[in-house]
Amino acid sequence: MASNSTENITKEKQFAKGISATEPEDKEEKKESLTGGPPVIQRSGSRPQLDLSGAAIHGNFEDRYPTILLPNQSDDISHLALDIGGSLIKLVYFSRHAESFTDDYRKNSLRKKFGGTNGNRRNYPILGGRLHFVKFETSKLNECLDFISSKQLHRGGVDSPIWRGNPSTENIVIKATGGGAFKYADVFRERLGVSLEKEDEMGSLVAGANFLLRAIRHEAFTHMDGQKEFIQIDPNDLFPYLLVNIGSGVSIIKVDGFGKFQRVSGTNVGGGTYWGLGRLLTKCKSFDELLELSQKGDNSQLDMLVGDIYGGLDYSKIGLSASTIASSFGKTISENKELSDYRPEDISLSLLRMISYNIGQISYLNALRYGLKKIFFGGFFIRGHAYTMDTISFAVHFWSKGEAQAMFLRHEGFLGAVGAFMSYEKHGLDDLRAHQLVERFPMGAPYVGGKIHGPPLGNLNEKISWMEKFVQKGTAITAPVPMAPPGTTGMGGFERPSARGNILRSDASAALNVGVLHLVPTLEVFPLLRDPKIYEPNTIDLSHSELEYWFTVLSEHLPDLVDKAVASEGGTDDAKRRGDAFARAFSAHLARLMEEPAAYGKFGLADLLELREECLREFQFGDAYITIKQRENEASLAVLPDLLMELDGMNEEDRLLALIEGVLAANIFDWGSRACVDLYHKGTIIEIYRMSRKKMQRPWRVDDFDTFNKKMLTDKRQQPYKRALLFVDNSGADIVLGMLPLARELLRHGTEVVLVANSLPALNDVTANEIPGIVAEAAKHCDTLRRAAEAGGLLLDAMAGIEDESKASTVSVPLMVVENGCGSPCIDFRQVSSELAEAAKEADLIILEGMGRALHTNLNVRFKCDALKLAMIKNQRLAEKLFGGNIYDCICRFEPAD
Ligand SMILES: Nc1ncnc2c1ncn2[C@@H]1O[C@H](COP(=O)(O)OP(=O)(O)OP(=O)(O)O)[C@@H](O)[C@H]1O
Ligand SMILES: CC(C)(CO)[C@@H](O)C(=O)NCCC(=O)O
Ligand SMILES: [Mn+2]
Repeated sequence: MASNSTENITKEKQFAKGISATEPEDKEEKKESLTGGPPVIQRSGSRPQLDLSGAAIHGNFEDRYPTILLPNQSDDISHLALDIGGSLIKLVYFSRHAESFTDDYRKNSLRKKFGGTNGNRRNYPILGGRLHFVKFETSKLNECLDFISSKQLHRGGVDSPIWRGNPSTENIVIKATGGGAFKYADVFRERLGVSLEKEDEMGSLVAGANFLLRAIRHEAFTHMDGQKEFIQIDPNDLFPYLLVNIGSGVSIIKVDGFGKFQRVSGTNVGGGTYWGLGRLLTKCKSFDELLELSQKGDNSQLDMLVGDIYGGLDYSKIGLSASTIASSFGKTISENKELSDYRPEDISLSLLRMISYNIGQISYLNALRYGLKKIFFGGFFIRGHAYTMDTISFAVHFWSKGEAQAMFLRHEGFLGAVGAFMSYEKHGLDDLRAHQLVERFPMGAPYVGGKIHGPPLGNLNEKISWMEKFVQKGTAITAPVPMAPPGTTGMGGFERPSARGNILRSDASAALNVGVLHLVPTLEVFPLLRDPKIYEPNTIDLSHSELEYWFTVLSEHLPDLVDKAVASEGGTDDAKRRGDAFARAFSAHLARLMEEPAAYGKFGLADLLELREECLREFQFGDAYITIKQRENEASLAVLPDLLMELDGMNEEDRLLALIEGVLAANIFDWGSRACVDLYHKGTIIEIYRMSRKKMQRPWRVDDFDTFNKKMLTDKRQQPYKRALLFVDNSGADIVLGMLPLARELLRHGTEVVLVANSLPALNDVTANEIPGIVAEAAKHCDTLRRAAEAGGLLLDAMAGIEDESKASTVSVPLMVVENGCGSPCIDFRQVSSELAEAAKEADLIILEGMGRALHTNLNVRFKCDALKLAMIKNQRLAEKLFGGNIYDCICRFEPAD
């Protein structure tokens, strides 16, 4: 049989269904189901509701993410909040990313099966969207107004249908905090025609901090001796804490609960002082320039040290080393020098150190005053700067003798703006949880050339041009590196940072430290996790050497991936340009991570692989492997009937073994593995599959088959499992010759089978909306599959051709398909789709298949029910590291629930 056959056009169409979201016919369906949708959707609780009646897809069918028109929505939903401080304006804005209304057949039948709602969550498509963070200098208010106006943020964004046809801004109210909400209210009214609704500044800081600390994973971190460590905050054990916001001035707030706080202190020696004095003393033109200077500075040129006073000796009796600063800038009194005799570098460092240390010390004293152990520092004075954070941490640690802990926030300067944003009750975002927020690091942030802001990179073209320019100018995002940590003496002394000639990371790349937050209200924690509190998806920590290894693997794989991606979009010039921009963007991310592994928060292999897929999506590659997937599906379906016949000739025990063996053998088709890609040049899919099967030799590297077999076959009268969730991996042989036959066997044992597949494409993984087409083809050769697929509501088209008679005899356990909520080769069980969470409730067996889902992630994770983890290891290093084995070893790990 020809393995690479592409002659069967109808089949190809069938397979292509999965990506048919871009086909007009599908969109028409969406429109229909939309207009026929529920009249008014009730929202829970006291939150005001969006009126979705008459909602319809608005705009071009060509749009990838068509906007949804809500003609009956009367509220002006604002999507923007501001914090206008003494130095900087901070903007938080929300861009809606309406969830698709894909009311397809599969979803409808699932809904029937699992009940009308998606669990107890809202089943209406609002609030999916993204939170963006942008800042401007307050002195450049006009640029900020231009930005808001160009993106129409005050009216819900350029694409917002809400204001279309209603150009009036009369009733628009934007939440704003900070002194500028008072000072500039008139300017906003005149320039944008909007009124600013003032939110209390301290209240906003606290609300922002409470939200971020509870909702964002790894928001907080410590920074000592140059080491960043992320802290997992227990949302139920957050209070009390001290919040120190270092803006122009410093506010010190004791926080006891939601809305329960008191500003207990403050200091006028803050960020404005550093920047203001620094500017006068050094003639620097920008804050970043001043900060960068400090890096090459030596503070002992200006600071009077204990050693200066004690003739080079320590004053050890009171714990002061000779290098301890006795008096900041004190040295200058005894020298007959002019300001111009001092190096700006040294001045900047002395100043930075003086102010940071002072703030750390005052904060500690206030923590002591109220018996608080946790101190969180925010405000843009910190600016992710290692020396600043180390100095503050040192002061807190030193004076509290290690009792109190200084922690920093990744969204440092945005606390007030986030708080103001959260005060829009009607957004209903206040109860968002970590599992509903996904952080991404797109390249299209409106930061250009190291400036604090740039033109909004609204469309793809601008984004691509930006990537092109970036590399042309040699100002790669990645060039700047973090500052070296300061040397400390351990006795309260502080030496200068060991100057390595590094430059401060430009604002453009610093902006990458805070991603865009995607809000996906439908995501849930997988209910079958045994211990969700300590769940960690990544099996191996991406330590520096590990990161280096993956950096090489992914870099080497890049040209091939770009080729595939470009080909998948017809190889046009436009596709080539996007492919090039994608490669640059992804390389820049990789290089950035190599410099600073913690740049994007805690980052595991799963995140790295997801980042690659996300970059592809950012440059609008819908499915880079589509052609390969279709070809492999076809080739595999062609041999499926023979395989099924062969299996049916076996006795039950041999058959189960052959099936597991088949899953493992077919898992060899992995376009993410270099070794395998090399292999594919050496034969057809079926040849490779046969070879792979032949090489299977038991015992496998991990071989729990016998235990699983026992569980499946002991009690013949009883069905071994009620419902199995099969987490499938790749297209082609993997799903068709591996997982489907296994599913069929389970169905024969009376077990309901739920095939769990990706929501979005990743490498050659099969996606949830591709599976019904594949099952329909397979069902042509197999009654069990056909009846189960019918029972599971998968076979719309196939059913039409079947005689009534056989329909009547359809009494079968169902075969269903759910999407997992991910678009990555790995799976993070803290964030899965609500349909998967719902399907999981009655499941008593989980089968995780493939390296991404069973090895890179979740290998050591225990579930509340029995779990079978199946994978072929297609990477020598991983085989050695995890199992002391070799490439192409197989893993069959069975973990009974108890
Ligand atoms: N690009 C920048 N331009 C100016 N200042 C910056 C910049 N980056 C960091 N900073 C520092 O951040 C400080 C401002 O921080 P932040 O935005 O948190 O305060 P603010 O809200 O403007 O001030 P306040 O809350 O006191 O009104 C500046 O005083 C300066 O020390
Ligand atoms: C005046 C504010 C609150 C404005 O954000 C801030 O700059 C600040 O807290 N300054 C310190 C004032 C003081 O407490 O001495
Ligand atoms: Mn402020």
